Amino acid sequence: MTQTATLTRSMGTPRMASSSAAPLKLSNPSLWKSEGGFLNGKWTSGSGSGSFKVVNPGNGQTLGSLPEMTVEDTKQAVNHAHEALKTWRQTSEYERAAILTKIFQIMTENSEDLAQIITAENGKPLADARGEITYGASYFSWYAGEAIRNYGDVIPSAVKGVQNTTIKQPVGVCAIITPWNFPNAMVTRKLAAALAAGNTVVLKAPSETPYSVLAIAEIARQAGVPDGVINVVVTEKHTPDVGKELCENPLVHKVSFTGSTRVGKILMKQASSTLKKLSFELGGNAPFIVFSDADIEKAIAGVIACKFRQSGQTCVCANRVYVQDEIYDEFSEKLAAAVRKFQVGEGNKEGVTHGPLIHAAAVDKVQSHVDEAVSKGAKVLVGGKKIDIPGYFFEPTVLSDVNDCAINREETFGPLAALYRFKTEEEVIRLANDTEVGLAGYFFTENIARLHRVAAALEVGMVGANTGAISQASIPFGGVQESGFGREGSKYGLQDWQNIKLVAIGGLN
Ligand SMILES: NC(=O)c1ccc[n+]([C@@H]2O[C@H](COP(=O)([O-])OP(=O)(O)OC[C@H]3O[C@@H](n4cnc5c(N)ncnc54)[C@H](O)[C@@H]3O)[C@@H](O)[C@H]2O)c1
Ligand SMILES: O=CCCC(=O)O
Repeated sequence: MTQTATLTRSMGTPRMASSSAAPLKLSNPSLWKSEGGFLNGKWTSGSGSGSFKVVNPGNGQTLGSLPEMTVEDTKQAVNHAHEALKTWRQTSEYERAAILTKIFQIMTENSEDLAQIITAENGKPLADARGEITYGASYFSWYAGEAIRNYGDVIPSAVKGVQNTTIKQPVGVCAIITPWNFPNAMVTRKLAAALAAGNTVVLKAPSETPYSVLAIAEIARQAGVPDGVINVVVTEKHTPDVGKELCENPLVHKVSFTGSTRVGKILMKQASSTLKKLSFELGGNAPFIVFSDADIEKAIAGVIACKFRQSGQTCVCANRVYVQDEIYDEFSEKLAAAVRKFQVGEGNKEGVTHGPLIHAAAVDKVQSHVDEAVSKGAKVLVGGKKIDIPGYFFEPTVLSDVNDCAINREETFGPLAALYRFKTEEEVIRLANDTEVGLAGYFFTENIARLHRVAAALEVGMVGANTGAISQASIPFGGVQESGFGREGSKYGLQDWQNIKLVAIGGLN
């Protein structure tokens, strides 16, 4: 691939944004966008100065650099979205469904390239990246279907001669802020619903994985999404200021955020100034309970799928694994043996099952959780140390006999399975719920009465009973308590992007 230096013009300031046109061997190089952000249908480096590097966490090398866009660019993006809303909101549900279907088709046709981009900037193994594209694209086909089932109501009236009806309308300009751990699917889960409902959007891409977001914008452009309906701002340095602008700009009517609880709290405060509609998908601290009546082999497969997905960097990953006394020793030995078989390495290498963490700070956090737990009596059954090779790697780790420590309270967001011993159902429900967050919870049991009891008792938004994998477009994804609010995906997801309007029609008698 040839190196190019692209002259981009934005807001009157010509600037050199120098990066490789496509450092990956993509079949469709048009999906590698190196100019910068996307405003009103045009690629732009924005009005700022300087650039930020995007690093491949699997080898520590710079993948590319993108220009730092600014608050001024964000204001422009909002203005474009506001203008575009006037016509986009008037399109019919059938027209929007056709465009979403087209996006689904183009994403599917380009799935291998999109997966390569994810693996390069996020590090996950290619097989997982391919799975993410299938999952991410499925939100477009799902919401193409939901768009054309955008029913209103006719509501019985207490007053003669009045008919109460409701219609559902777009919220308006929506800000979308997403994390790096699922660079594609965290965007599509929001974007597909936003567009289906007739909104226009400004996306603030994560600085770790912006290329996946830019590729989605390019695909949407190719699918016929009109200029200004989708705008993308890229920045690292100005992230807090850009976030503040999105939360405070009066032309923005909704902020949809996926990320940490810490940042969610900042955004909620900022958005209170203009009372925006909010949907927050925040951090978790999922309990994973294995009762002595569980099928142990299935429970081990479940915990591996759940805990070690994306090397533990998934919001719905198990963080605390509670195993009942009678099966504890057998379970922990078998889990450790299974984890020893993982192949850790760069995501694009054949045979690799688990990739790197996103950056050095993530590795340090896992190490600190391990060290603290060990200092309080935990035993390392496998792993326990960072791996000293280029990139950001940590050994897949299983700790047994974990006591009260930071893991109980904070998500590790890394490949660390912390095993706790429990005796009774009552005790484990109390331990599982002893946290401020409530995103997902899992348990394995072959007892049907217990299955219903425990599912009802866990204080979370999503329960996996006898499964460690819950995510798909058709389910209502979201949490309770400090894991946020709102639901994405499913038949409920569209309404988070809509206002319900009453139309009471009088004089009918
Ligand atoms: N509930 C869910 O669906 C879900 C899904 C994925 C990740 N997460 C959570 O996300 C976290 C990991 O992702 P992360 O480290 O990228 O989270 P993060 O909160 O640091 O960042 C998320 C996004 O917010 C941006 N951001 C950071 N500070 C900001 C600010 N002051 N104003 C505006 N935007 C800001 C980042 O650039 C990124 O785009 C974990 O806590 C994980 O559980 C939750
Ligand atoms: O990281 C959180 C989201 C992953 C998922 O949608 O399953």
